[in-house]
This record gives sequence, C-alpha cells and structure tokens, in this order.
Amino acid sequence: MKESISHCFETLKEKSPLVQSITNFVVMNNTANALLSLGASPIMAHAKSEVLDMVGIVNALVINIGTLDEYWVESMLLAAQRANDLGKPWVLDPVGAGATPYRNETIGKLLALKPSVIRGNASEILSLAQVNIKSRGVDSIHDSGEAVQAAINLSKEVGCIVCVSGAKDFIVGGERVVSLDNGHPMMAKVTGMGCTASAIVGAFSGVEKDLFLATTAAMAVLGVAGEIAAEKSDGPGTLQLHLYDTLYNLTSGELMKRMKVEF
Ligand SMILES: Nc1ncnc2c1ncn2[C@@H]1O[C@H](COP(=O)(O)OP(=O)(O)O)[C@@H](O)[C@H]1O
Ligand SMILES: Cc1ncsc1CCOP(=O)(O)O
Ligand SMILES: [Mg+2]
Repeated sequence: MKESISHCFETLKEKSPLVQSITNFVVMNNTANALLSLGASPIMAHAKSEVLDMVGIVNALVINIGTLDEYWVESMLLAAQRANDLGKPWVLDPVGAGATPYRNETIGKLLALKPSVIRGNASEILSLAQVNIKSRGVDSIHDSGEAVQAAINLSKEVGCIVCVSGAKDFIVGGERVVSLDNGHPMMAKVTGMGCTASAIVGAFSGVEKDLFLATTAAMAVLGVAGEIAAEKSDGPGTLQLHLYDTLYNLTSGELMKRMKVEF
C-alpha cells in the first residue's frame, strides 16, 4: 500500500490535476494555496451560468457546504449531477452536518446524487449516518474512532468511499478500513484544515481511479505534511504557512518514511 501511495503522489505531481471547488468563504484561499503547493491546480467556481461547462473541463470536483445558501446549493446540485453524467469523481465535505435542519436537508439532496468520496470529521460522519448525536458547528466533539462503524454503514448505503478525519484518519470502502496515524493536534487549530483535506482528496481522485487508494494517499500526504510543518511551528499561524512550504517540498521518500498506515 505504501508503494501505491507513493506512486499516486508522483503521478499527481506529474499530471497536475485541475480541481474545481464549490467551497466556503472561510477557506477558499487556504485550499487554493494548498492545492498549488502540492502541485495541483485549483479553480473556485459556483456561478450557475458556468458550472456545467466548468465541470466539463476539470479532473475532479469538490463540494463543501461550509457557508451554503440557496443559490450555492442549486449550483452544487447542478455540478454534482454534471459530474455524474460525465463520470467524473466528486468529493463531498459536509461541513457542520447536524448543526441545523437546512444543512441536513442539503446534505440529503447531495447524498441522493451519490458522491464518490465523503470526507468529514467524526461528528459530521456520525450525523450523516443518522446516528443521533449532538453536534456543535464545524468542529468535531467526537473522536474519529467513534465514527468508524458509522462510516462503514454510510459507505455501504451510499456506495462511496468515506474518510473520517481526526487524531487518526480512517478511510473506509465498504468493509475495507485503513487507518493513518500521522498529523498533529495543532492542525485542528487552523481553520480549513479539514476543507484542505477534502480538496487534496479531490486532487488525488483526479489522477487515480481507485478512489480508496486516492483518498488514503491524500490523507497520508496531509498528515505527514501537517506533522512536519507542526514541528517547525510555534502556533497555528506559522503552521498554516509551514504547511504550504512542506507540501511544496515533500518528497515521496519522506512520505514513505513518515507514513503510519494500518489495515
Ligand atoms: N489530534 C490530531 N492529531 C493529529 N492530526 C489531527 C488531529 N486533529 C486533526 N488532525 C488532522 O487535521 C486534518 C483535518 O482534520 P479534522 O480536524 O478532523 O477536520 P475538520 O477541520 O473538518 O474538523 C486531518 O489531516 C487530520 O488528520
Ligand atoms: C469556520 C467555518 N464556518 C463555516 S465554514 C468554516 C470552515 C470550516 O473548515 P474546517 O472544517 O476545515 O475546519
Ligand atoms: Mg470540516
């Protein structure tokens, strides 16, 4: 698996996938910079007048409901349907799932369109799997390990790959589960770190057809880059900056050496 992840990483650098994001106002800059540092190419586009054409030219689509509103939701549904029609992968980041009925209703519509990959924190994945939990905005109040069974159920129900992020990241494809034990607790103190994870999952999905492998590779890269960056940082501000530099300079050798992956 480590070799396949490393190969995926090399392919991404070589192909520089174009990734469309319909994402939230908070993280547009963070995620675009992370994709560029990694070697992918970001484009943020949500106008209904261009969304169908845009999906036509990108390698993957990321839909993130962080700052959703009625217009944006229509764009998201159009884009997701178009990606399905064209057989292109699309990633759902269900930011703040469970926080309000509007978010849940929107997530229901997006799930009906069957995302290729769902990446969320534990509270979000528990909410999507209809586990009756309390949620509190965009930050998780559960450990990722608590949401693994929910992720398995969700993966089977929707027929997609599910990633639960947190101290450990779990990637689930039906009964297959992989865990990654990289990263650093300070990563949760930078807004948009999860959104960045989802954007990177989009980038890998744009170059690797096996989406279980693509998602695992994406989370391994962010986890390893995050922990290297954290070692150089005094706090979340410098972590954000060091993360770009680390993504930019990361080699497959360093990735292989640091990655802690388990089946
Ligand atoms: N306690 C932690 N230890 C190590 N890595 C973490 C920790 N918390 C979050 N991360 C990492 O931060 C990234 C974002 O995950 P998370 O914080 O769960 O997403 P979100 O921002 O959507 O809540 C992932 O790469 C995850 O592995
Ligand atoms: C704070 C906030 N509010 C709406 S979207 C958003 C960003 C959430 O980003 P992440 O889930 O990656 O921490
Ligand atoms: Mg999030």
